[in-house]
Amino acid sequence: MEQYVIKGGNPLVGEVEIGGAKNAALGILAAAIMTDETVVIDNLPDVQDINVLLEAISVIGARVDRISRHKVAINGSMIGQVSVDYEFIKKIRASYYLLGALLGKYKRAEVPLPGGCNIGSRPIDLHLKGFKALGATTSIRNGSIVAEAEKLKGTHIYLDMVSVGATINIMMAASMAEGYTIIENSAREPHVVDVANFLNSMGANIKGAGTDVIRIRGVQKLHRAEYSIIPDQIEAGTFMFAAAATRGDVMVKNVIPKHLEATTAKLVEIGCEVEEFDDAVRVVASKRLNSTNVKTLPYPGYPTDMQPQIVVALALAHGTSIVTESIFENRFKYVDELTRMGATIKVEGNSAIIYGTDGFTGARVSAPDLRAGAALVIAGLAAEGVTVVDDIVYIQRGYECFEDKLRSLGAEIERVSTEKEIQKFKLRVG
Ligand SMILES: CC(=O)N[C@H]1[C@@H](OP(=O)(O)OP(=O)(O)OC[C@H]2O[C@@H](n3ccc(=O)[nH]c3=O)[C@H](O)[C@@H]2O)O[C@H](CO)[C@@H](O)[C@@H]1O
Ligand SMILES: C=C(OP(=O)(O)O)C(=O)O
Repeated sequence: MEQYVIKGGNPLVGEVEIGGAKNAALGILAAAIMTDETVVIDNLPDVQDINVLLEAISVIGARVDRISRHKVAINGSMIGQVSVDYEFIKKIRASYYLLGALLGKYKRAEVPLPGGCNIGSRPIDLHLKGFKALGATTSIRNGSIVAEAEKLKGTHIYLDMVSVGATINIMMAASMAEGYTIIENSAREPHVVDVANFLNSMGANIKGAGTDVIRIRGVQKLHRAEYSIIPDQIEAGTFMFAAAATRGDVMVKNVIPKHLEATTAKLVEIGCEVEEFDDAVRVVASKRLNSTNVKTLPYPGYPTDMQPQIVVALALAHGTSIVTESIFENRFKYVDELTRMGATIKVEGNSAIIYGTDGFTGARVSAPDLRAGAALVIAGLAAEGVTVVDDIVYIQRGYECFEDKLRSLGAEIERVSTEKEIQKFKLRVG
C-alpha cells in the first residue's frame, strides 16, 4: 500500500498541464470497439481506471496498441466474446459502458455489475430501462448484467434522473439501433458531448449532445477514426482549488475554460482572482478566503466531483459555509479525516456546515475515494507540518503523476510505501 507524505505550508506557484478527461476517455474507449476498423485515440490519461478498461477490452479480443503514453490504437474486429469477466473490470464504474458498446454492436453483452467510488448506492436502473426500451432483455446472472436483443429499435426514452452514465450508454447502443432514438432529460456534461463527437467521427448520427434532448439516427456500421480527448475539467478544478487553499498563484494549462465556469464562479466568490485565457486559467489567492454556499448539480451546475475540494478550501475560509450534495448520498465520508486536521464541519443529511478555521495541522488520514483523496492532499498542502495520506490507490484511479505535478508547483510531497520512508521524510523536512 502506498501513501503520500506531505510537508504543508508552501503556496503552490507555477504552471501545470492538464491531461485528458478520464470520464470522457472511459466512454470513448468502450465506443472504440464498436467498429471493426482501427481507431486512434490521443490525449488519453495514463491513470488506473483507463488502464483497467484497456486491459479488459484486450482480454475480450480487441487489439490494443500503445502508440505512446497518451495515444492508443484499438481494433475491435477480433472480439471473440461478448462476456467480460476480467476480474478488475468490476472495480471500475465504467465497466457499464461495455454493455452499451457490445449490445449496440453484437446485440449481446455480459458484464459484471460495476464498482467505482463508494459514494452512494449508484443504481443502474436507468441504463437498463434504456436498453429495454431499445428492445433488449436484461437480467442479472452470477453477478453480471446480461443484455441481449434480436435487434435494437430506435425509440423515445425519458430519463427520470439526469444520469451521465445512462445517457452515454443509451447513446452508444442507440447509435447502432434501427431507426431514430430520442433521449430526453439527458446529461449535458462535457464528457457526454465528447463521447457523442467521437461516435459521430466514427460515422454515428447523434445530434443535440450538450442539451437535454439527444437525437440519434441509428447506423449499421461505424468506421475508423482519429480522435483527441478533451481536457479533464475535474483534474483542472482540483489544481485550481489547490492554488486557492495554499494561497498560491497557478496557471492551469490545456483546459477549456467554458467547462470550468461553475468552479471559476465559486473561486471568484470566495475571493480568488481567476484570469481566463484561450486554453488556460490562472488562479491567484492572495488573501484568506471568504465563505460561501454551494449545491452540487448536474452540468452546468457545480460538479459533485469537485465537492470535497471546495469543502477543504471553505474549511480554511473566514466564516461559515454550507455545501449541499444533491447527486450522491454518501459523499462526505472524508469529513472525519479532515476534522483530524483541525477542520470544524457538521454533516446534517446531505449538507455540510463548515465553520472556517485559521489553519490545519498535519495528521495521518486515509483517502475514502478518488476526489476525497485528492482533497485530503490539498488539505495536507495547506496544513502546518506533515500529513500522511493512506490508500492513495483511489487517487491513482484518476490523477496522472499527481505528486510530480504538485512538486513542480513547489509542493513538498512524496509517494512512499513503507513506514521507514515516512520517518525518513519526516526527519528530512524537520
Ligand atoms: C465514470 C464516470 O463518468 N463517473 C461519473 C458519472 O458517474 P455515474 O454515471 O455513475 O453518475 P450518474 O450521472 O449516472 O448519477 C447521477 C445520479 O443518478 C442516479 N442514477 C444513475 C443511474 C441510474 O441508472 N439510476 C440512478 O438513480 C445516481 O445514483 C446519482 O444519484 O457521473 C457522476 C455525476 O457527474 C460523477 O460523479 C462520476 O465521476
Ligand atoms: C466518482 C468518480 O468516478 P467513478 O464514477 O468512476 O467512481 C469520479 O471520477 O470522481
